[in-house]
Amino acid sequence: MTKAHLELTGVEMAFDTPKGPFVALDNVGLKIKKGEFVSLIGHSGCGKSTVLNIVAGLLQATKGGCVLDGHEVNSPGPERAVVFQNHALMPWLTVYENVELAVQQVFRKSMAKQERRDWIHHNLELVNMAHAANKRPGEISGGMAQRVGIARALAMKPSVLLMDEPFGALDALTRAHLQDSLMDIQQELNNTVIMITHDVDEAVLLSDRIIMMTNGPAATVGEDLHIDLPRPRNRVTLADDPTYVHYRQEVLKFLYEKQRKLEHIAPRRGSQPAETTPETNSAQAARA
Ligand SMILES: Nc1ncnc2c1ncn2[C@@H]1O[C@H](COP(=O)(O)OP(=O)(O)OP(=O)(O)O)[C@@H](O)[C@H]1O
Repeated sequence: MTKAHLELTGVEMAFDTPKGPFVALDNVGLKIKKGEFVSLIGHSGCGKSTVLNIVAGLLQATKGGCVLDGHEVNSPGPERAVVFQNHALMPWLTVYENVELAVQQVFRKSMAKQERRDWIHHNLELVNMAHAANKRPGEISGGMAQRVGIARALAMKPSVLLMDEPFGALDALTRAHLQDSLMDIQQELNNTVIMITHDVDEAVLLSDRIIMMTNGPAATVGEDLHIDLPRPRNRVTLADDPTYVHYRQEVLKFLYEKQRKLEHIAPRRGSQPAETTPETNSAQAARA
């Protein structure tokens, strides 16, 4: 068997709270191969960001831990780039300078000045943002800023790309465009990707595996679904593909039958049930 590129073993995460320790994660185990695209899905508050932050080295597990290429992860590192939902660009720097900042941090010693310049442009071109290199974040749209965030992460040549709902705040068309770009880039670079999403279609379309997490507290890996669909993937043709539909249903079943959030389903006094019903719009139901 090939050695795991990234491995989480027996991860427990307990947060100190005024009411005592709150166990968010319990015994989370996960082995990820180099170049795998893995999505984490689960109801709000189940611990997805906590898992990602442990892999990023931003949080230290209470028990167990994360090993990347044989080295224990206990602090952030440039080989694990993080893309957040709100892209977190420096507002006073141009698009070019935002990417430059990351490139300087990683390659100041190993790349000559001109080589760094070309590399920054190459990454902006990858996400179709070279034309806006001299603009500031306030002068570009949310989708464009998110593309810069992705370029900045990729420019660090990370072996692992960690994405926390990277497209969550975008409109549907921009999201679809960025999902397609991400699939192309990942095919080309073979980065390992761990992405948190609430969108079932996004998870099935992009992933090699979908890790479905149980509800917290003490959340863990509930199911590990392998998405065996050939690449490159096309969202239009896949929409009617029986295998795609099957995977989609497996995830929906997990979220809405096996891990149904009871407090969302119980009708509140004097109000309608808050949970979606089978009659509701399927696009709505697909947003966990
Ligand atoms: N620093 C903290 N102190 C106390 N509790 C925390 C802390 N960080 C997270 N938690 C709790 O741990 C649980 C998991 O949080 P986490 O943010 O990982 O969930 P999530 O699945 O990413 O949620 P969402 O989908 O809403 O972003 C939640 O109950 C949260 O309230």
